[in-house]
Amino acid sequence: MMNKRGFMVKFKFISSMEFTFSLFQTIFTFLFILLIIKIFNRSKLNHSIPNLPPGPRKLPLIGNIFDVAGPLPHRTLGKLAQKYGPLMHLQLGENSTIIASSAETAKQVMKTHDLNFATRPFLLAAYIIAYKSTNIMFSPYGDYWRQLRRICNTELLSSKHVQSLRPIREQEVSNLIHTIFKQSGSEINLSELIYALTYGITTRSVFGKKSRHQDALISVIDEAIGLSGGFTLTDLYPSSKVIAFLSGLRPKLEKIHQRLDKMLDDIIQEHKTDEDGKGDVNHLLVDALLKVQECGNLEVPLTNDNIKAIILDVLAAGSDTSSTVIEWAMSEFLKNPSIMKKAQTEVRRVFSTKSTVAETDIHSLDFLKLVVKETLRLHPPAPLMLPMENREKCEINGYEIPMKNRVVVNVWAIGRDPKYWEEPERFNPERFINSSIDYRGLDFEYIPFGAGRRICPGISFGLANLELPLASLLYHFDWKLADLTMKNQDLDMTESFGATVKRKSVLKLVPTVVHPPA
Ligand code: HEM
Repeated sequence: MMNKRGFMVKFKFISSMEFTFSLFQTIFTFLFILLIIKIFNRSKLNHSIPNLPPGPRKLPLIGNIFDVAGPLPHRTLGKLAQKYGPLMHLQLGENSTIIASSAETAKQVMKTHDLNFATRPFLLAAYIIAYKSTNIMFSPYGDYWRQLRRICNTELLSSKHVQSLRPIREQEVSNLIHTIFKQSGSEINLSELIYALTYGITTRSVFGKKSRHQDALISVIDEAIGLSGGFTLTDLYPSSKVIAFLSGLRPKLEKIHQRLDKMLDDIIQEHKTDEDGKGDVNHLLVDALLKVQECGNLEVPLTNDNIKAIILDVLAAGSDTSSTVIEWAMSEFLKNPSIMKKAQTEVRRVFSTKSTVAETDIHSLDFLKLVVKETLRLHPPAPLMLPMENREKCEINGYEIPMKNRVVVNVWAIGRDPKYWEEPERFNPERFINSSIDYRGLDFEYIPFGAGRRICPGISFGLANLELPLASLLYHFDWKLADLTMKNQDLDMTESFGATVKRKSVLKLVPTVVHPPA
């Protein structure tokens, strides 16, 4: 039983809580009404633009947020485009957004108007986490970004530099093959092993050896990527200070940034003082950046923060993309055993006199290259690329695109467009035989790496990180689904949308050794 004093204290507490609550409610309601008026005025302004591309009806305040809500936005947008056309307008909160879903409209954006669309929208997460958006991905178009791209092309991600990192790839892949060998005949979670492999290759290519921070760094980067998609309330209503305050996003991002910054500082320091950690690679990615910084003849000097921002890009973009492709290629192999057999026959023939797959001979694997191309068509890791923004107003297909519009290109929908692809849903690597279609950004019906000025600078690195593992998995082992009751063609291919579009369920397989590792 509660005594009188206890009751009084409780009563006082409740009434002061109620008072605080009702005061908070009043302030909140007032601010909310202000916000509605502000956003409504803004959306009225947008509606006064005469000739936007077609799109679903916009609701006040939220516009089309509900039209794109759902677990797989690339598929939802693909369906909407079938109804509204290949150039579509959506109002996502405050952001006027154009969706390009055909090769022709993508070409308009990334070729005809490439210079105009070569910048990125402001995203709070990129600004706070990536050192004021000074990474390559979210840096606005200008001298600084152009300089970063030059450094990528000539130093950091050039084919020559990617080749010099070969010993790291070969060693990490050999470790993977030995791990699988030990578990031959039993069920393995191949997805997990592949993701660990590509993270290992990327972090070692940057820093040389496994750092004590590696696992924490990767999980914080994953957390950061989750908040960088441009769909947080703060990104949907960037002008609203109330939403920014109530969402609590800023302090959360600042915390993530501080943790990342501390780890990157430590790793770079460890790297500078530990010459032995470099192994037999004498020009790691961090060395390349430090060398560029030291040489001093740059238009815009590179600060230590800039270097950390670039390293974040490589770690974030360099790992999950390649592992996603390996995972989908293995899934398609399991679903299509005759295609797997053909790829295995090729790799076992080319390396018949060797005990392992050497990267120097990967170029002979013609069929495997077709498989990679077809996997990138059906399962592009970044199906909506990265958002772009136009700096000036322009016209596409007779529609007016106001300045500072967000533009999203639906690479996934383009890769499955029946106008360019026969039986588009079928996994058929042979469609690329005698075809000049290539992923270097000139054939707009096939742009898994994007196109134009902002095209992915990591194509060579990304492909190197996936071709050797794939060839090795095929060379050393035969593969079966772990669930023996399931028919191969019934393998679940459901996707999960995140930083990349991966399999929703992990790939559980049973390997049988054919060529034991040396
Ligand atoms: C299979 C592997 C990969 C795929 C499919 C892929 C795909 C893409 C796509 C679609 C874009 C957006 C292009 C655009 O906006 O036009 C992009 C941008 C980018 N990628 Fe990749 N990527 C891959 C691997 C890599 C790797 C390995 C790295 C670095 C080591 C990397 C670094 C970047 C960077 C820095 C950008 C931003 C470029 C800019 O804004 O200027 N990517 N990538």
